[in-house]
Amino acid sequence: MKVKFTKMHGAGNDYIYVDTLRYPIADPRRAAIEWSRPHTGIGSDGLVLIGASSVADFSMRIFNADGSEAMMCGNASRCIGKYLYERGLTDKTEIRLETLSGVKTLHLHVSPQRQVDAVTVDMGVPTLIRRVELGAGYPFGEGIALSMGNPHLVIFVDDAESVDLPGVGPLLEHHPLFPHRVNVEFAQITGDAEIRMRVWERGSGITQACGTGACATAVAAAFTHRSPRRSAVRMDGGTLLIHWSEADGTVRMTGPAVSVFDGEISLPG
Ligand SMILES: N[C@H](CCC[C@H](N)C(=O)O)C(=O)O
Repeated sequence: MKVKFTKMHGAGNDYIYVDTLRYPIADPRRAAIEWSRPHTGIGSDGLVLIGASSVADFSMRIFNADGSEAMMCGNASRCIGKYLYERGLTDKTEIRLETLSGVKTLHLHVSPQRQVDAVTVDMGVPTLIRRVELGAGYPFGEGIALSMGNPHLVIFVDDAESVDLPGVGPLLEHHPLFPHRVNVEFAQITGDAEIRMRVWERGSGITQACGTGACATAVAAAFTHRSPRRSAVRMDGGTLLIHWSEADGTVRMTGPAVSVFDGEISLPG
């Protein structure tokens, strides 16, 4: 059976998107693994399933390239907003999206030509913000851990470019402090409200950007008084604007969403 998909990216963090209202995926874990492969598959950071919801307008599920399912994906949520509006699945410019870490609200920025090139997402309230000691045997002494619905470890460094991501990423992704593994961000303060960040994602490795990771980075920087509560997080694939609201504690993330191509592929097996 052939499945139609759309390849999209948010600041270079690229996923395969399938509308499961039309193309149900029985084994998304296996599909994510096989389709994410660069040479024998489509090539992506993972697989995103768009579906129905009984509590919101639509739902999303996100599977990393290793097949692990995540609670939330910031870059994908913006792309879903673009997908739903531009393909006529909704005419709303404020969309409620059910995720495994609760219902998120997408605010679409629509051009006069009815194109959605940017979206602001209410990412919810960060929780479990804490300083952690990484202990002996690790290349860094401490970091700020927190949850954006999914787990993050933010490590502040003097020079983000010099971090050996392939060398230290896997080690920290599997740190015993995080029984479900963790997404690891390396952050360098580059200005009053500017942060350079590189990421090793749980289940996908190095990605060009991480939406929840950018939120975690901005929150950790504000929490440690390294930056104000509004900041720009510059990653390899692009920059996201983050605001950790003083009023209600919600994190709002604004950034791009790009549709690359449509295709079709056979289900695995
Ligand atoms: N690797 C993440 C899921 C994708 C999150 C990221 N791509 C984003 O944009 O938030 C995890 O396992 O929690």
